[in-house]
Amino acid sequence: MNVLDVSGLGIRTSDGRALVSDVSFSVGSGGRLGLIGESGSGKSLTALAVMGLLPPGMTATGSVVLEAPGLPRTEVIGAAERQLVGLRGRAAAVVFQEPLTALDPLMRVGRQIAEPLRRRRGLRGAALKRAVGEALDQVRLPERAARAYPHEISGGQRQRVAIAMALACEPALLIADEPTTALDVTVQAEVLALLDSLVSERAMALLFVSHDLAVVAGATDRVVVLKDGEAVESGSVDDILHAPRHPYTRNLVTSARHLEGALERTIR
Ligand SMILES: Nc1ncnc2c1ncn2[C@@H]1O[C@H](COP(=O)(O)OP(=O)(O)OP(=O)(O)O)[C@@H](O)[C@H]1O
Repeated sequence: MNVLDVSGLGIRTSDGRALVSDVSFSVGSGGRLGLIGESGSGKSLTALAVMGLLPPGMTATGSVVLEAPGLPRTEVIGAAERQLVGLRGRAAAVVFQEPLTALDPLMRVGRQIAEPLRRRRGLRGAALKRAVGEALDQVRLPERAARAYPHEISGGQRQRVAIAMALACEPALLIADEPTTALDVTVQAEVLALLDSLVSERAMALLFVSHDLAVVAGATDRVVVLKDGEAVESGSVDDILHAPRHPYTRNLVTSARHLEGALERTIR
């Protein structure tokens, strides 16, 4: 079953400027798809369109269908906000680049994780407290992290909290939009490994958005390459890395290899 089917997606500004044109892809249950492209290529807007969260004034055309167990198959484009609220968190949830955008600076971490659990799963009292503890444990944070405010924990820990919140309603699809770009390199690797194991354990579908080919290649098995709002190439990670067809993809691969080569020379 496809959890997400995007077909002929177009996104325009209110003055008619096309930002994304005719983008199509799908992600099956347990599948992992990467959206890659340089800054401004339309990756984030595509991810936001999937959630029905485009900025005001922008319009989407084409089709974005979400289908998750226990929920009605829904065409997101043109859906009423009421319908989308029911889907967000459960059919699909997002982890953004900057965890602070997802977190309330004035609320303790535990309460923030409790909120979706209370609202969507109807948990209260001791059951809610237990579920918060479990959610923290799943993202490898100690139970005492529940009492911290976001500014009292590190960037990597904050991203773990954002992941715990995204997973609280057991979404069928997790969208990770540059989830490690704001983190130190060593912390990046830990958060990527955590995402990898959580997605596998829950057989979730993953849509992973990044400008970093090496990161996308490690996190996904299929890739769509975006350039100026258009999909210029798509295929398995293996094909994209070893036999890129489009000159833009070849450039991405060459730059990633140069960087890798430079790093190896530095380490030696
Ligand atoms: N709110 C907005 N109003 C007008 N144009 C926008 C808005 N948000 C994004 N854009 C434009 O849409 C295009 C695609 O943006 P998008 O954020 O999807 O790119 P991206 O590939 O995710 O890049 P980045 O990695 O830098 O976020 C860019 O040209 C951007 O300037």
